[in-house]
Amino acid sequence: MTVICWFRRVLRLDDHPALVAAAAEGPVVPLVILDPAEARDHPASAMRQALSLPLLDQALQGRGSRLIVRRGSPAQVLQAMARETGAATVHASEGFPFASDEGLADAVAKSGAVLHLHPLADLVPRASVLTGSGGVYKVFSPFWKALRKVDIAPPLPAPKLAAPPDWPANDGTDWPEARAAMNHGWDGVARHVRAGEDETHARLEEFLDGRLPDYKQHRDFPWRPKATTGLADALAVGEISARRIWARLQPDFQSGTKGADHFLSELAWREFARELMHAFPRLERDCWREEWAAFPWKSDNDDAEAWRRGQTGVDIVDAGMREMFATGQMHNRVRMVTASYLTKHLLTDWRVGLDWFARCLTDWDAASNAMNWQWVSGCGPDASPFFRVFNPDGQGDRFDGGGAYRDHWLKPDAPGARDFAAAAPRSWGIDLNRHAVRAISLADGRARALTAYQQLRERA
Ligand SMILES: Cc1cc2nc3c(=O)[nH]c(=O)nc-3n(C[C@H](O)[C@H](O)[C@H](O)COP(=O)(O)OP(=O)(O)OC[C@H]3O[C@@H](n4cnc5c(N)ncnc54)[C@H](O)[C@@H]3O)c2cc1C
Repeated sequence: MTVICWFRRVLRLDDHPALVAAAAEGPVVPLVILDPAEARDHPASAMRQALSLPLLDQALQGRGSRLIVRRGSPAQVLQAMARETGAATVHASEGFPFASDEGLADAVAKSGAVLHLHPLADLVPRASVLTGSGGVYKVFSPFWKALRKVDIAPPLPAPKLAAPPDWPANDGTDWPEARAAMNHGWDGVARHVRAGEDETHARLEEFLDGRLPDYKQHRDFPWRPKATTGLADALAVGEISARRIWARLQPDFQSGTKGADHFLSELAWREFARELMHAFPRLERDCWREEWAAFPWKSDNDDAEAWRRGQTGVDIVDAGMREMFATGQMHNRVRMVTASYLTKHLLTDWRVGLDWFARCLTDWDAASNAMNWQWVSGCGPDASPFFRVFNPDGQGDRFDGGGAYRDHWLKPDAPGARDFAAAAPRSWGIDLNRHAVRAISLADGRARALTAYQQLRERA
């Protein structure tokens, strides 16, 4: 009997537990649902998924199958698809950490079918790496130490797929709501995307072909070409599994190749974020440390708007914000600096920044985004201490010494600045020749942040 496999954010054939389970039951209808609400809240991430779909369809066709795409809310589409195909079973991955599964099983049951949810192929099942007393690790180092000792399950090979007797109707891979939400930024951002499962594996191989040994030394420099893998967007839309990357790195890890240990520890940060969010589902909205609820962060404000538009007058911050708007990506070091500037110098609530990143990043990942924002702003479990305020000018000089990164995004004739101006909405009135005036000096911003922190400590 026909079975539905809803791909969700697992846009691959390799190491796909839901697909393996579906294929073992009978002919599979591979399904993707384009949800207008998702496109509205996370347009760059939706766009990133949309770019992957034609390639997923190609890969399926290469195996005698094809991709069926439907637009609408997941519960309604699943119900309709189960009825149309007569499928008794729907297999899918769990929505965590991106989406809720609430109501889905009931919707499917109304069509007489059963929904089976499978865990994502992360390194470990959630809540399986715990402290001696059975709690979640709140500090990364001991978590990493424990994770290294665990046997990580091997990735699953892509299954053989049988086609159903009839294919249901297909809405096609265009996602108009995502296109509308991206406005005229779509084409510019799309130029920076390397989509598809094959392409992702090729990217990993390129990285392993000589760049791994320098990973630790080079990864903090935003203008170092290809110092990092650039795989976060592929992981976020599921073109590759963390388990597959882990398995591929094992020969280097076991033989002590320089860089391998550090690289896998970064992958472990992604896992750590998931553990934290699983234990504390409100990680995107509430401070992990309760006392921080009283911190006097400002809600959204004009300075935050200038931050979003890359118009703060602080070069490394503006460069980073422009990079993210024009390409859907931002270098990790620059993410830390821009986030620190917003939450400390501009004393603005970390959730204002989190929401903007969640709209603009092609690698948006609910858990990684939330953990890192809480880390930078000091309210997370294993957070950078609030009193360590990054000096953005100093960070720029240290990690972009020659200024090439900043010039690329700020000099009026530079390609990056022009791409940014082309992507920005007209209402922003971007004038590349105008250098914005800082809302507050770095010294005053730092002093204001530290005073607020001191008051919080006195109240606690
Ligand atoms: C404020 C802020 C927000 C962030 N938001 C996101 C987000 O929405 N999605 C996201 O994937 N990453 C996020 N990060 C983490 C990090 O910036 C990106 O994962 C990294 O830039 C990806 O580049 P890469 O793939 O070349 O990484 P590489 O250096 O090649 O690392 C390999 C993989 O390890 C993981 N990783 C590396 N660093 C981190 C980290 N600090 N936290 C979690 N995982 C990590 C990623 O999956 C990455 O692809 C955020 C960081 C900050 C400071």
